[in-house]
Amino acid sequence: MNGLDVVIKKYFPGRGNGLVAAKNFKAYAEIFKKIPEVSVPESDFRSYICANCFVLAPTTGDKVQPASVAKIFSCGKCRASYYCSQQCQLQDWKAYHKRECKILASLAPQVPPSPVVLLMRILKMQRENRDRFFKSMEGLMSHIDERRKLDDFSTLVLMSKGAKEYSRSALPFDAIVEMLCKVMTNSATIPNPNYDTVGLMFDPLVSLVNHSCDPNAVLVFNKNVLLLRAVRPIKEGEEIFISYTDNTMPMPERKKQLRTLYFFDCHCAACRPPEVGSGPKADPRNDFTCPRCGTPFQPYSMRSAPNGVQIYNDISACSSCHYRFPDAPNVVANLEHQIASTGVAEINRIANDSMANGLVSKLKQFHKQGMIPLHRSPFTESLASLIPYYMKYNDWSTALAFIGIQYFFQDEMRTRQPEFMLIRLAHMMRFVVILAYIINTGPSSRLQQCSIDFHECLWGLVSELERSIPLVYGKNSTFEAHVREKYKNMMLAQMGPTLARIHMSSTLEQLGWHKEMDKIKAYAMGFFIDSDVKKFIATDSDIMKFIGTELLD
Ligand SMILES: C[S@@+](CC[C@H](N)C(=O)[O-])C[C@H]1O[C@@H](n2cnc3c(N)ncnc32)[C@H](O)[C@@H]1O
Repeated sequence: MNGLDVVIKKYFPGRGNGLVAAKNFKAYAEIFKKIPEVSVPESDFRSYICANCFVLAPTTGDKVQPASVAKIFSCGKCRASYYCSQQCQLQDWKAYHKRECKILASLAPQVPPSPVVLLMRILKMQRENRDRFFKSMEGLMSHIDERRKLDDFSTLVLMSKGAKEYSRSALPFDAIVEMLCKVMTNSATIPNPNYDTVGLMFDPLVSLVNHSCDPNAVLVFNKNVLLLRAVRPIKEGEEIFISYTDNTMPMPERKKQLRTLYFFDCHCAACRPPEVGSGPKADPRNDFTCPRCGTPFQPYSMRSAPNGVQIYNDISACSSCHYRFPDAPNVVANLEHQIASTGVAEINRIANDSMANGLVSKLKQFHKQGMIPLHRSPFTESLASLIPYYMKYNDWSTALAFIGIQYFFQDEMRTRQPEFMLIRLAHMMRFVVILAYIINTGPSSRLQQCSIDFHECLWGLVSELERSIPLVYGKNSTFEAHVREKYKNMMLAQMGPTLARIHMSSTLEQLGWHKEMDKIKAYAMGFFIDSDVKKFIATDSDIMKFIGTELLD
């Protein structure tokens, strides 16, 4: 399970070392699986996962919990590390906890940030002379020179001081700071099925995988085992890439994140400016659209001013129908400015309905204007904030309208491999919860007019989840078990045995699932554009108008 026989380390000018495939991999094939050298729970999630095997315990986010989730208990001394069994507690005690327990107890109720705990463990391995591990760390990038110039470098110095003190490492301080910089550059977050970051892991082999915004592989976790999986065929000798960011974001946002967190400019095919005349389907993640004819236009053709500053080329009219855009000449800069001022970040701190309503009306206004596609920011981030808000306050009908937009008009369109968009699976689970609550509490009068069979929709979504999860996580993952217990049992209980039996013996086509889901799609569209639900029929051309751009090939 060490992965070394199927990948080869290779140097690539401009991006350093990377991993290439040592054999052909089919789409969806496992490239390798391994337990990372070091992994630690994220401070906020310590009481929700086993610190040794990372099995999930109930989280408080959703109100519906599986019947049999792992029962975890805390270490009696520090009360900061949790375990699912005495065996896990013993293993962790021997491996790390006997040295960390006193430190964690003395800091309680605070817990050091996860990179510090990770570094403490690495320093401990160094004290134990784990030469192989340290050799593999030697050549990794730290970007220490770039980090020194940043305001928050002093925080890294403080964190290194803490780690040195706690681990009693004899390494020179500068070496420890550099090691922390390596941890920051090379560690990966561990998400749970709801896509919360529950842990941080570091593994010198996995660290070698470089980034692409159109990756050929994805990194997933099943408890404490990481799995590198091909998302399309990879030929022997081809470099393996994962995405370090949410690769469904538009290019400037991806670029900004990669520069800030990883200190490089991405030049992958998805980041290169489109060739002149490359046609309207270049990359829907980036495009704005002509409000008159719907032709996408690339806002990111940049040119360098004489002082070296990158500026947008003026885009004043649609290349297809020659409609002059409002606010020309620099329509893109104007739109970016409007996007930045929607106050999307504020929504995370929503205190009342008027803020939520304010954001929704701003989004509707943007949509009416017709230049920003729905699957682009600010729509994506706004819905990500609004949906939990409406769920929290039990406004399930509004939550359904927005999860419908997210599911039908954003997630499906933002990536070439929607089934490998891990956050889409988390969104589907949320969709299931919203449907379950609507079944329990009854639909609003507006929703009643749509005569949707909610049981049907619920059944199909859970079936889709069951089909998608093994594609990504492999068979018998904890994620699959989680869905089976939490969602399937909930669904079966809601349907009762007779209805459940009918559903189990039919395909989704036979049941007419897609037709029912189309009703939710129409409801979501109608809700968003304030159309009369009764009259509203979502034809293909309505949908195209609503989306504002063309689908991916
Ligand atoms: C996790 S490491 C990947 C391994 C790294 N190439 C090495 O030699 O150690 C991340 C760093 O690799 C570099 N990198 C990764 N993907 C890149 C890309 N597509 N283009 C340029 N540099 C990249 C960046 O410097 C980034 O901070």
